[in-house]
Order: sequence, then structure tokens, then C-alpha cells
Amino acid sequence: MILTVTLNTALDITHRVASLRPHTSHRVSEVIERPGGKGVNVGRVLAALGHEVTVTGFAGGGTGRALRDGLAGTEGLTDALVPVAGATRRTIAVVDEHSGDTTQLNEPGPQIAPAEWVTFLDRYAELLSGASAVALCGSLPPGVPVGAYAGLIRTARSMGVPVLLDTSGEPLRRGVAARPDIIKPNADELAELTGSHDPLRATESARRRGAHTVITSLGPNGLLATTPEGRWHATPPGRMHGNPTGAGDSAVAALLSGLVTRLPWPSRLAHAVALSAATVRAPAAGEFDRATYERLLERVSVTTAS
Ligand SMILES: O=P(O)(O)OC[C@@]1(O)O[C@H](CO)[C@@H](O)[C@@H]1O
Repeated sequence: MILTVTLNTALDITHRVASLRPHTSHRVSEVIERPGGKGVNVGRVLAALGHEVTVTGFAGGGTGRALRDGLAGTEGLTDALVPVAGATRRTIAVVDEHSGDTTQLNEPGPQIAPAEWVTFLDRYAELLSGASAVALCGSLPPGVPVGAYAGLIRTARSMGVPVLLDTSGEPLRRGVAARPDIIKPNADELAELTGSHDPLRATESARRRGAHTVITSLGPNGLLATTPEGRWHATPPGRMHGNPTGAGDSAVAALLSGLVTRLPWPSRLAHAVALSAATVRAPAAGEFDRATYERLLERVSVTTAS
């Protein structure tokens, strides 16, 4: 089983508008509501790829109920979310159909009480004992200590479970110092972590700080991977138009899938780029267009980076 952790789960609302203009009102042409938060999206994609996956983190209130209802019945996915008194947040993605741009509004999330955090830690250790890999994903809700991911990484490492971290800011900085197996920042998050805007230098700096492998997402330009076995740049054949929300989560799903099935790095990266691009073609995060995924897989270019 692959375990994904989303401490700040979300009910993702996607609104489509003809053209987004500040200071005006808009008619929404379509509303999509889906269970979300980065690790939840990773879990949904992994389940669609045929993996057994367990999602944990927190869920509460009416939004938490809607999120859990949305997960129920997903084949291969087990809901091990810890109930909390506060309400799960909503995140709003507004897709501008004219420009193709997406604007994201992410609420902060519910206050997590100290006792709820302790309950989560117990559940996490229990779940890890049956996990082949774990992904720690997304922002932290209020009340969760800023060093939370560092502690979760240390627990996973002490139990011999490979751990991937996908977060930003101070939680990323502290998490990296706990030596995760893989981090997957985007170029801005990596620059913030290392102070360097040169992606190759920045990945080396992140590795010196503790990350074993750094997979940097370069948006439409693919992925740059710096691993103990080598460095690669994987690029899609062309630019995809659609909703990019969740594209990074699909890359994480492919990296975990490649990790547990022991795919060589170049193939892992090809899957990650193709799946990511296929997610842009789907209406919401946590979903992908299978035909696009299969078509692109043959056409992703993976070259050695120097
Ligand atoms: O606020 P966070 O935790 O950083 O990101 C949350 C979020 O924007 O990320 C996903 C897309 O990656 C969405 O499903 C989700 O709502």
C-alpha cells in the first residue's frame, strides 16, 4: 500500500468563466466539486493507475463530509482521514476559458487542536507499518507545528519507508533537513529554499541540505531530476492547454508508482511528465486524460542534464 498524507485537505471547487476580469462580476458556466488537497489528488491518481493507496490527514465539518463522500467507492483507495472538530477548507480554482489561465484561492484550513494532532501521529505510525512508500503533501493547517513534516519524515525513515515531500516555505526547509528520499518543489519553491535561481545549482544546494533526490517541476518545460544515480531533464512534446491544477500531484503519483515498481529513473520521469500533461487536459485536479497520457508517454524526451 502507498500512503499519502494531506494535513490540509480541501474540497476543491473549480469555476469556469468565459474571461476573468478583476472588479467585474462573472457568470460561471460550470462548477466542479472534488475531494482535494495535494495528497488526496495523488491518492486518486495512484488508485486510477491500479495501486492500493491509503489517504490520511484531517477532515471535518460539512466540507469534510462532502470530501469523504467524494472518495467513497474509489476502487483501490482507503480513507483513513482523522476526524477533527473544525471544518475542512475549500479551495477555489477559477479557469478563464479565453486565456486558459487558472486563478487559485486557497483557504487556510481549520484549527487543529493538540489532541487531534496526537491522534494523527498515532494513526500515521500505524499506517506506515503497512506502507511501501509515503508522500507528505501540501500546506499545513493552523495548529500543526511548522516542523511537522520533519518529524513525519524521521518516523518514516526509522521504519524504513521511503518518503517523498511536496510542500513549500518553512515546512519544506525543515523537512529537507530531516533527509527525505525525494522532494518535488517547483522552480520558485526551490529558489526560495536555496536562494539560487539557477535550477541546477539550486538542486545541488537542496541535496547538500539533506534531500537525496530533487525533482524540480519546470511547469510546461517538464521536470529536472537530480538523483544519486544521475541527472535528467524530461520534457513534454508540446504545451498542453487546459487546467494545470493538480499537474504536480500527478507527477508525484507517477514518481511513487515508479519507486514501488522499481522503474529506472528515465522511465519514471517520462511517466511523470506524460501524466502531468494529461492532467492539464482533465477538468479537475486528481484526474487525467488516459488517452493523452498513453499518447504522450512515447513522445516525452528524457536527456541527461549536465
Ligand atoms: O494549499 P496547498 O495545500 O498548498 O494546496 C492545495 C491545493 O491547491 O493543491 C491542489 C493542487 O495541487 C488542490 O487540489 C488543492 O486545493
